[in-house]
Amino acid sequence: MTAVLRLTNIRFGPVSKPFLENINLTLEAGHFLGIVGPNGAGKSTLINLVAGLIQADEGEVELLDERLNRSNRRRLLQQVGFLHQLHDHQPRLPMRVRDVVAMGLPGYAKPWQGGISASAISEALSLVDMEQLSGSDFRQLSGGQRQRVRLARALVRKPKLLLLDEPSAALDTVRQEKLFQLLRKLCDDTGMSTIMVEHDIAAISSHVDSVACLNRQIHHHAMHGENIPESVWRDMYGDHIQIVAHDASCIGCAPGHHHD
Ligand SMILES: Nc1ncnc2c1ncn2[C@@H]1O[C@H](COP(=O)(O)OP(=O)(O)OP(=O)(O)O)[C@@H](O)[C@H]1O
Repeated sequence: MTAVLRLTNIRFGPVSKPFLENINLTLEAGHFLGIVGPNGAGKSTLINLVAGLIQADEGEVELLDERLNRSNRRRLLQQVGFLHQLHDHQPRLPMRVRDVVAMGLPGYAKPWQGGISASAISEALSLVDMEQLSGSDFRQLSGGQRQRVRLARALVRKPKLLLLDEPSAALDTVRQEKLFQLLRKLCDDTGMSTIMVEHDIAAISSHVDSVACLNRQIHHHAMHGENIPESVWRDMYGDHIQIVAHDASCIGCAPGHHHD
């Protein structure tokens, strides 16, 4: 099966104190991967590396079986959709929702060459239940609505790989669950692969195929339904955490008491 993404021995940051090290990961078509880890663990850094925004200091990034380099970068990254961690910057001027989504199309920068497909925009907006607000001013939407429009912008190019950095941050519980269900369905129906950074493992565990526990390195890569050992949580979050059972196949952690 084609590997959509292969990371081999990635290091990012100084050798003496890397932000990421020994990262090895292979993602096949249709795989939905969750990444969890404490603040500052390197989750966004890893996503930015795959999105081609930063370059590894050591190791290889392969997308769709090609090693990412300067000459193929633009072509390969057209196959990648990216929803950044939420920085809710607003456009200065009025901008219609459908124009925000159009920015995700590869032809957006050169509209005179065509490539802006109204049907692709409507399809992406309907996936996130926002088609009815297609003509509205993006700035007048709620934070959660704007986040769904950004998701449509990441989906509009029908990416082979979708990268999401805490996509549920602005969403209510029902919308969060709908988002995870939508991503699961897209992975199953279209073969799109997804990497999603999220803090709440209990919320994602029933939807994803696997969870990578990251803190500078991948401490554990758990397949669906596999219990993550307590030692992994303690390695990642420190000894002063309390292990909480959610159900038989998923345990998480909560702040514990510090006794010194
Ligand atoms: N280019 C860089 N220069 C200096 N420090 C960097 C650089 N890139 C990443 N870091 C550091 O790497 C660490 C990981 O940051 P990152 O934003 O990836 O963490 P995160 O797991 O996404 O955190 P959060 O859950 O808080 O969003 C941080 O301490 C950050 O300051």
